[in-house]
Amino acid sequence: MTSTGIIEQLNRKSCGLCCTKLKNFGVTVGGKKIIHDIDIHIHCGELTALIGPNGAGKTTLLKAILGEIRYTGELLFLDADNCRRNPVVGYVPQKIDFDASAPISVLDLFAASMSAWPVFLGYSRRFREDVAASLTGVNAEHLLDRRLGELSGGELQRVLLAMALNPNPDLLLLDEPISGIDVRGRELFYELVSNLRQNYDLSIILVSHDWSLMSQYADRIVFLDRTVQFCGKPDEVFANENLLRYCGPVLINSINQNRLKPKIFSRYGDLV
Ligand SMILES: Nc1ncnc2c1ncn2[C@@H]1O[C@H](COP(=O)(O)OP(=O)(O)OP(=O)(O)O)[C@@H](O)[C@H]1O
Repeated sequence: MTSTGIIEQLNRKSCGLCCTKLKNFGVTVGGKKIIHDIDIHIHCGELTALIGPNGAGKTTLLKAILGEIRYTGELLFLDADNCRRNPVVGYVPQKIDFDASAPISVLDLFAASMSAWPVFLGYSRRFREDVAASLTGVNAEHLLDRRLGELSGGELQRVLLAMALNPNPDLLLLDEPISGIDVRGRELFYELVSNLRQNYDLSIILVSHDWSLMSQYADRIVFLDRTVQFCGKPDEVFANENLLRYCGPVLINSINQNRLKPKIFSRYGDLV
């Protein structure tokens, strides 16, 4: 996308009418049901946090939406006129594997993913400007010439986010890294994602292990454990006594001891 296109896109507010629907959605691998009977409905302009225990099927759900894994049931994307169409889906994976010692810059990574132009021939000024504009959208323009191996976890995540936004997706899937990013880095990332949903015409599904931050940033929480166990606005879900029972006594004790409202939980993974 050109830099002009990005600026136009930034000015295109969410219409709130497009939606992504999963109906009776499931994934079975080798005869084993990994996830099943999932019904979710997400409008553009919404940030939906997908939470749940380790092994609940969160990453599997994202991969199935991406079409990397076969699924059963329906995945529908409806535009503002309620017409079905194929959505553009952006994806930021939980991790990427690369040789940290390789002399590959952020600009090289963009070039490899966006064009067939051989990296060793160099780049046009226009291409460089367009990549810089993409990075500006995620507060990462200063990383353009940085080597991938030098980036912090949070910086790499922002670069991957810039790539996932190019071309503009209808649906953005973010699989949060379980480790490697400190609390401040995660807060910055969520602020950025939160701004994107207000400024872009897209739906966001974010896998998160941080309930506390999700209670602040998400519009909707989907608690997945093979299927949707709890779903709703953060205040409703985190105040649901059945959720507390579901998560076990360790979590409940922690809440009682600290006299915390559920919306300021510690990290799920640390407690259960
Ligand atoms: N290709 C596969 N074949 C068999 N089992 C699989 C396959 N992929 C995932 N699984 C299993 O499905 C379950 C869900 O895995 P998944 O990675 O989706 O969970 P998750 O909720 O993302 O976990 P985490 O929070 O730890 O990242 C796990 O038990 C996993 O071992």
